[in-house]
Amino acid sequence: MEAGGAGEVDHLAGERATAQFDVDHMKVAWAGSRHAVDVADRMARLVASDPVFRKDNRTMLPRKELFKDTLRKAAHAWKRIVELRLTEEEANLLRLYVDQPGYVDLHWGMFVPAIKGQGTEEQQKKWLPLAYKFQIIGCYAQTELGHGSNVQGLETTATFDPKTDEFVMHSPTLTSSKWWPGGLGKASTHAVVYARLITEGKDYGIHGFIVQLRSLEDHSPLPGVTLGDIGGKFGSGAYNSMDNGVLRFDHVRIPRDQMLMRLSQVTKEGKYVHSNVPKQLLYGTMVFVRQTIVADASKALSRATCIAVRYSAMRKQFGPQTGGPETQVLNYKTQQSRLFPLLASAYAFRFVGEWLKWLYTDVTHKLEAKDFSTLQEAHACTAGLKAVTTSATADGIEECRKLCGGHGYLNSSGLPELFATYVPACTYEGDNVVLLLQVARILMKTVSQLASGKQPVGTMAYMGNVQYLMQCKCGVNTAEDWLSPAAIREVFEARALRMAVNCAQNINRAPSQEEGLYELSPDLLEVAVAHIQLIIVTKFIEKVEQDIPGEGVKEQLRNLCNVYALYLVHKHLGDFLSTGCMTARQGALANQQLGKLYAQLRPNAVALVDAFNYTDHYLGSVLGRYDGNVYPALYDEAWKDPLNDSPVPDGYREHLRPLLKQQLKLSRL
Ligand SMILES: CC/C=C\C/C=C\C/C=C\C/C=C\C=C\C(=O)SCCNC(=O)CCNC(=O)[C@H](O)C(C)(C)COP(=O)(O)OP(=O)(O)OC[C@H]1O[C@@H](n2cnc3c(N)ncnc32)[C@H](O)[C@@H]1OP(=O)(O)O
Ligand SMILES: Cc1cc2nc3c(=O)[nH]c(=O)nc-3n(C[C@H](O)[C@H](O)[C@H](O)COP(=O)(O)OP(=O)(O)OC[C@H]3O[C@@H](n4cnc5c(N)ncnc54)[C@H](O)[C@@H]3O)c2cc1C
Repeated sequence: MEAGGAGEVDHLAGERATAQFDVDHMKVAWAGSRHAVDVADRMARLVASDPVFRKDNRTMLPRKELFKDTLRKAAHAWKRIVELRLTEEEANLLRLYVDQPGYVDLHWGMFVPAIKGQGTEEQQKKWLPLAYKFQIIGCYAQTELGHGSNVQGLETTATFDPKTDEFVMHSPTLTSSKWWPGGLGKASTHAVVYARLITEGKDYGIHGFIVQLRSLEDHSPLPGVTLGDIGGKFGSGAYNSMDNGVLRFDHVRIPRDQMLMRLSQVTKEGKYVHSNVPKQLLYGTMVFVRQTIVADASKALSRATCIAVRYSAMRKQFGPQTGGPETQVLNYKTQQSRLFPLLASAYAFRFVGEWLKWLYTDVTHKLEAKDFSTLQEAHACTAGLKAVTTSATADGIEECRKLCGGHGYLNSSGLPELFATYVPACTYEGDNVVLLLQVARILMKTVSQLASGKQPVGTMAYMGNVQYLMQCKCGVNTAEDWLSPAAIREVFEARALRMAVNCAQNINRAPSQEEGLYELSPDLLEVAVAHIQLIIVTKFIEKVEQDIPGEGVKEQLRNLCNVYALYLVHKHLGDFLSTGCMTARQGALANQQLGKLYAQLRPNAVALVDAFNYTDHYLGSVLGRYDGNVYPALYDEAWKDPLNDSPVPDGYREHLRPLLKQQLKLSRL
């Protein structure tokens, strides 16, 4: 059943009637524009109405069948994209709503962007049309068995042979085996492979190469190429639809022009030439994908909260001591204090993701004009926001599972699979700890430059206000004072800066900078988190300050923004107190205000998740059904399990019957 379909009984109608805002306009605020709502709606319904895209049986499929099902869906999606002449925007949305991780994600999400970002115009002309028409399938082969985070430590070699004008790709050790790339195991014909470039006997470090892996005739691995899947992964269904792979090269030769040569080149004679650009541009594809991962965090968290809010509104437990109907669990203050901050976070991540997309586009234009000044800002924001939003989302999905009680643990709730599919986001595209340490290093550098009068820019500009922020006192006197965006912004800025400065001072006391960074790395993580949370809060405040049409929409977003900010104050109160940014009393007032905000949010909760405009197909959850008619659906779903195919289970004759007979004999003794 789909959102708002005709002829349904809406068990959540009462909840929808209490909304104090125009849901249709909130859909626009969430999606970004009326056009975005319409096109997403069209694509979601197209997928939901196509039986090939059915996914309710996914967690019951053995891996081989699941993988074949993924191939079938990908091929069918492509067929529909071509038949319907979908635009790039429509095609991306269609793939999103198919909602099954597979090789196409890496083909479009990493292989194509790597060639676009690191290939010369000539290379793009040659390879992109093949990729766009799916005449080749590509993946992104960077991580190895021995090294993932430490990219400079990769071991695969690409040694130039001037005699044949070729590179020789080789995996010299077991640990140099490529390990993890999605789509590599079974589907890809090509890969962008990252390897150490060796020419004229010198190692020039990591570079990208386009390598054909499989025959375009019969898909068998090419000579010298060993390929396979790395095995089953966490959870049922989930990321097991993806063929994460292993790859080894035994002296495989590729033409010289398959080195991605936009940033550096090797001449026919074997001379290495590096263009006058920062080396870090090699990491450009990762920066691009980290930015998309932030947008995806809001999608995953909004799905989980949509399920938990709708279910909490229909689920009833206990009741007043005086008798009468049982209480909707959503009315319990504890349920609200666990769930509403997650709902607010989903909105916060949506808006910061929107801003990050803008930043990424802006930086890309600057890079094209050879202005590299904002590269560090792009790295810090994408790395930090990727880390903070994915960690909070993974934790949030698990919390939503618990918020749904026992039924949340059933696969049919959709939450176990959502969690299992989502949780590797904390690891891929950069382990979150490793990424936060990158942010912290940049913050430490910025603090050290303050003394020389260098003014920080972009999201670090607030650090330039060091004199004021190091000594300012929070002016909050009443709970309502916490509704002031200026007050919120100031305490978040003061907390982030004071933590950074304190940490920098502690590092300076260490025998060396390196030792200090090493010893204080747990503190550095917290410094980075404080800075990134400031960015999220600031971008939410800025969003709410914009013109937002629709009755009550702005008010709801303001509430959500305040919930997000004050929830963080409550959660990290230790930071705010220990840095002297506020008093314990002000902390208590923040919590008091938070309780009031939850009460204001309560009548709007179901409508706020309706604004995500998700179909029941995309949600994939019996508990999150739009109509709230959960119990019959749960009951029906149970009977679909293959274990219920027969009333007497397989194995009864061999293992249950003899046992039961033996007990019978014993009892007769
Ligand atoms: C699939 C896509 C489709 C849709 C997306 C949606 C969902 C995703 C779905 C599935 C996931 C599928 C695929 C997953 C793919 C992968 O995981 S690919 C592999 C990703 N690997 C990593 O992320 C590795 C993490 N490691 C690194 O990034 C780096 O090695 C490092 C940790 C940053 C350290 O690098 P290095 O040792 O070289 O650097 P430092 O010495 O620490 O720093 C040197 C200077 O460079 C600056 N720097 C570092 N990185 C960047 C960057 N990316 N951009 C710009 N600048 C960078 C750093 O700040 C230092 O600067 P300096 O101090 O001024 O010298
Ligand atoms: C589902 C999935 C899909 C993937 N897809 C791809 C793909 O398509 N292509 C590809 O190339 N790769 C892919 N990867 C690999 C992924 O990018 C790496 O796993 C990731 O970058 C983490 O690296 P690692 O595995 O080496 O972790 P490690 O670095 O070994 O991390 C292990 C632990 O060490 C800690 N640690 C590491 N370094 C430091 C440090 N300097 N300071 C403090 N702590 C540290 C980490 O925090 C972590 O706790 C994928 C991974 C997964 C799980």
